[in-house]
This record gives sequence, structure tokens and C-alpha cells, in this order.
Amino acid sequence: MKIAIASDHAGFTLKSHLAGALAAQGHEVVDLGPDGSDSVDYPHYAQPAAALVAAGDAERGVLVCGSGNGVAIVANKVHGVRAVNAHDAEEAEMCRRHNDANVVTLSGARLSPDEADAIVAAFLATDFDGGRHARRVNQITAMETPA
Ligand SMILES: O=C(CO)[C@H](O)[C@H](O)[C@H](O)COP(=O)(O)O
Repeated sequence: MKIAIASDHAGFTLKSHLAGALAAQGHEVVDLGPDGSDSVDYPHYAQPAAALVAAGDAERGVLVCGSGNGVAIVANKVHGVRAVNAHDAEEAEMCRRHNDANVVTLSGARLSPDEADAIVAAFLATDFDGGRHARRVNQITAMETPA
């Protein structure tokens, strides 16, 4: 799977771990930075990664900041992106099954590498349930389209 990944300084260490782990699993990882842990502003990194997902140039996105909240807010500004800050594998599974989330965001401050691996694995492995959930996701998408 082609995966866009990005972070800020507070997510850099976990992002680097995940980029390596995902590549080792055979995924095509597009790392949009940053390249180090110097202080940066998360909108500058989260937006290009989310835009790649929205454009269909990456199937999923993985974003990391200190809390996971800032990058989620940014990603959800991009039309076509449904980003969820997942704290455990069950949340990651459910945001796929019910929300067709295409971006997962993570807390670099609170998650261990093993916890993050489990969240991302569930996020990538789980399909959308469709059905009544598709109707609701379509309602969200309609909100993005000017009348
Ligand atoms: O969590 C974040 C945004 O939601 C960021 O990664 C930062 O950790 C947070 O904004 C604090 O910023 P600082 O410049 O590292 O103090």
C-alpha cells in the first residue's frame, strides 16, 4: 500500500520508527518530513501529506505530532480526508469500519513504538463496512461540496 507519512518535531521519532517499519513490511512510504527534530509547524507537514491522500496519490496517511490533535485538525481541512486521532487499535479498526477514515493520527508523546505499530496495523488491515455507514460518509462528503 502507498502511505503518506509526516509529523512535526514532537512526532519525529515515532514517525521515523513507523516509516521504517512500514517500509520493512513492503509498503511504499512517502515521507513528507520533517527530516529531524528541530521545531517546526505541524500544518506545513500535515497538509501536504493529507493532500496526497485526497488526490489519490497515496491510499492512506499516517500523521504524528505531540498529541495527534493538531495534525488531525489540519488533515480534516483537506476535502476528501477523514482523519481520526486513534489511541488504540480498536479505535483504529472502528474508524476504518464505520468512518472510512483514510488518515490516522498519532500521539508521539503518549504512544510507544509497539502501541503505534498496533494502531497502524489495524488501520491498514481493516476494510470499510459500507451499508448505513456509507450513507453517513456520503453526507460528510456532501458538506465539502459547495451547493
Ligand atoms: O501536539 C502538537 C499539536 O497538537 C504539537 O506536536 C506540539 O507538541 C504542541 O503544539 C506543543 O508545541 P511545542 O512547540 O513543542 O511546545
